[in-house]
Amino acid sequence: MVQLDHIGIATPDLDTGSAPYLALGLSPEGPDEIVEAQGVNVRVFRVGDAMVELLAPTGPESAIAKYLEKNRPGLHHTAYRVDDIDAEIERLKATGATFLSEKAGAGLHHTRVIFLHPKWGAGTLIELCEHPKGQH
Ligand SMILES: CC[C@H](C(=O)O)C(=O)SCCNC(=O)CCNC(=O)[C@H](O)C(C)(C)COP(=O)(O)OP(=O)(O)OC[C@H]1O[C@@H](n2cnc3c(N)ncnc32)[C@H](O)[C@@H]1OP(=O)(O)O
Ligand SMILES: [Co+2]
Repeated sequence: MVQLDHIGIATPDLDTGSAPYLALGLSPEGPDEIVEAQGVNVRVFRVGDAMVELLAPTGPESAIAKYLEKNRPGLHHTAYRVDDIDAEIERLKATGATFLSEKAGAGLHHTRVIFLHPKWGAGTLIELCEHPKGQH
């Protein structure tokens, strides 16, 4: 079953990006985490069973840095939790879905993640993520 896992928000720096969520009464869940594979420094606010995932670039090569060169900060992607990401990739590939990588890679909190092309997502960058068994 697919569930909304998080919404990814691009921000030049985590403190600026955090302001509205703190004002809404949310608080960061755990310490900030750098995910080298994606070149991002991440701060998470849990909202019910989903999360707000703030993403700040760790350097010019980061996908978020490149995004911010062309777009204003704000909503960057939506992510959906799947039970078996490899099976979901094969299922979607059979329907003609276009992925941005061949296989799932390292995401936040020891997840495995993959991204679908924004054109397939009707304009939205969509991420699939699989949490380690028993964690979400
Ligand atoms: C810590 C990991 C964390 C997790 O949840 O575990 C993350 O979520 S990490 C998030 C950051 N990583 C990524 O976004 C990886 C996937 N992204 C990419 O591979 C690129 O950003 C890509 C391919 C989406 C865009 O690459 P690039 O910037 O080099 O290409 P363009 O700027 O030329 O864009 C091509 C085309 O796509 C549209 N686009 C780009 N970014 C987005 C977006 N975030 N949402 C919607 N559409 C997007 C862009 O407008 C271009 O469209 P076109 O019609 O061709 O002008
Ligand atoms: Co994400």
